[in-house]
Amino acid sequence: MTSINQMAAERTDDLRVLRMDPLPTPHDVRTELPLPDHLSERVARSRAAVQDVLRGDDDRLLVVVGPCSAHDPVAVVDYAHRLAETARALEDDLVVVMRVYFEKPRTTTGWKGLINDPHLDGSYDIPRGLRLARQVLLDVLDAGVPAGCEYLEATTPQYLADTVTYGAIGARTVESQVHRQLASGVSMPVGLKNGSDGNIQVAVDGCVAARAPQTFLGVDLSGRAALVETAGNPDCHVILRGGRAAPNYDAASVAEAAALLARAGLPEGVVIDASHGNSRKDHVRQAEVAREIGAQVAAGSTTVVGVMLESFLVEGRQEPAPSGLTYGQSVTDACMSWETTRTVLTDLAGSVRQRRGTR
Ligand SMILES: O=C[C@H](O)[C@H](O)COP(=O)(O)O
Ligand SMILES: C=C(OP(=O)(O)O)C(=O)O
Repeated sequence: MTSINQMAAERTDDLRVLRMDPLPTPHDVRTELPLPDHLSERVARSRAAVQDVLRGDDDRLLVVVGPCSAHDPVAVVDYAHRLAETARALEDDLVVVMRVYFEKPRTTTGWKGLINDPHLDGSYDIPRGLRLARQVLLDVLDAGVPAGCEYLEATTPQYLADTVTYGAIGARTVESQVHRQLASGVSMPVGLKNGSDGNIQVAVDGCVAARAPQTFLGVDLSGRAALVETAGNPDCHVILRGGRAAPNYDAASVAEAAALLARAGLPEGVVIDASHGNSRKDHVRQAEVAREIGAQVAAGSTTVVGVMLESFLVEGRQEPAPSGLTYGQSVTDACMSWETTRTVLTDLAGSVRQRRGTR
């Protein structure tokens, strides 16, 4: 590439690129860290269970719960073991997927997650981050709980997606064609969040685009640029996460979302995120929001098909740092403690049983 540049009279590119190193290919990373048969069966089974809930063929509630970001593999897998035990106890009422988020979209700047900066020190060891992320997903699955990830970089699904049960497109990227195309091709259900300003229509539009077949530029497993043609993803749905000005977990907002979905010819089921704009990032408020969502379910709402919760071992948050961190506490948004989470999950399971009684 440099030689092409040198032939030009005036250098016109790479004026601001300081570094460009090749990464291991998706094939390399998948070969080093293969998904064993017993875990691929777990992924397939859990995806089918989530699909059934989204399609109204299973009356349980989907719960996507776990840390805002996975910064410490040991604490994440510790959490996964605890969650697996609780999920088994509540499996008649809840389909539990653990949030295992490695890519953080930032409002401006900040730590962008374990893949981007696995040592949390600005060294941006992305090859290590990709391997670590895949290892964590395998360990979480092995602990007995399926995983959900937000997709941010267009190339990361090739490294990880075979291990993932639930995907999310965030509020900052839901209007991006690149992310909608990505959602149209991945093999698991994908939730698209309303915009960070609270606009629900952009998430509905995202679902329409991601449910449609798409053709676009991507990379293949060998890392080569590739023409990608997708079939469209019928399990794309809206996640209500509130907005800067107001929350949208209340029954009126849920009805508004259902009406927008119906107008677009889409199923009316929505997942509600109890965190972010719905809790104003206050983890104490998040448990209250979850209770109010549970009340809608208990009263018979079938539009609410799932809940998202931000939870870790220790409540609150801390600033990211390479060392000296409190074990099991979030380095991005504030999370509920494990103890509070167990209570919230038990209460949500009770709401599902009450909903059955209303039918
Ligand atoms: O979920 C995490 C955060 O809400 C998201 O990454 C944005 O965070 P920021 O506003 O602190 O950058
Ligand atoms: C970044 C997230 O949420 P949102 O896109 O709703 O801000 C998240 O769920 O981690």
